[in-house]
Amino acid sequence: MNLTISDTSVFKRLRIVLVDTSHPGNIGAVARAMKTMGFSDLYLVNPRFSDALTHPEAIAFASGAQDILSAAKIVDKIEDALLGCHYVAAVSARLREFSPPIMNPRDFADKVVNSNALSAALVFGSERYGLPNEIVLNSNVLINVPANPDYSSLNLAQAVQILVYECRMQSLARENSSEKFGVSDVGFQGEMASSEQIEGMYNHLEQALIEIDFLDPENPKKLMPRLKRLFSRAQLEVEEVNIMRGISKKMMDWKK
Ligand SMILES: C[S@@+](CC[C@H](N)C(=O)[O-])C[C@H]1O[C@@H](n2cnc3c(N)ncnc32)[C@H](O)[C@@H]1O
Repeated sequence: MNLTISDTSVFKRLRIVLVDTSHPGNIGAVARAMKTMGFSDLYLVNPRFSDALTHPEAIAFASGAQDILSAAKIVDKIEDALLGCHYVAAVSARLREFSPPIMNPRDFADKVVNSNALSAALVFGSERYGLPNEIVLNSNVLINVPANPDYSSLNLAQAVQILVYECRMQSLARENSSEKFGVSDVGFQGEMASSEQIEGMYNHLEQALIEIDFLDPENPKKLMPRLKRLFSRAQLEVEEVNIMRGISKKMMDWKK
């Protein structure tokens, strides 16, 4: 079945981000996994080899997906890879004490495919160390593939393949149901806040909490991670971020 690729289609709204990847062969295999499922937006954050996209191993493993490699972008910082994304999903084999809500790949696909206004990023960790805690904490959700608990670490490209396959399947199911039932786009009420806007809100709120002596910068405990976890469950819209920033500003003005 051929999928119609509209501007709001998940194929244009989902970005794959690879952090600190060591093996160029894995990058090529990721490009292949993406292309087989119809995805093309690939970012590499600080790969081990600066020529990762033209490395012979990357090209060999990409097989016919070299166009995805050629169009991929290399950046130094995760923030640059997430520009323009509203919804960030950290993908990890490891569950942590402090993390955003946990989702499986199928539920993630359901959410992203059926939310037309959402530009999402799936962020994958390095082969040896996985994802840093800080990236996980700043994400909206943590995606875990519920694999064999005794041997749960998939190869990087296989993990990508599972996620993009689920998104394609969900997209096919949606196409089918809209053909059958004439279901139109459901959409959000307001414009979704981007990751930069949410990050700005966290910084503002943190400053305000310090200002009113609620947060001790010398002994912050887990206040900000807990607040981030709270907000990550809420799917903030731009208007809501602005309200939170307005409250933070007022708190700081009062303290002066
Ligand atoms: C080889 S794994 C890294 C394993 C690493 N030792 C760790 O502790 O996370 C490379 C990447 O694939 C993804 N991955 C592998 N297995 C996964 C699983 N069961 N669930 C979710 N992501 C997984 C994650 O993004 C991970 O960072």
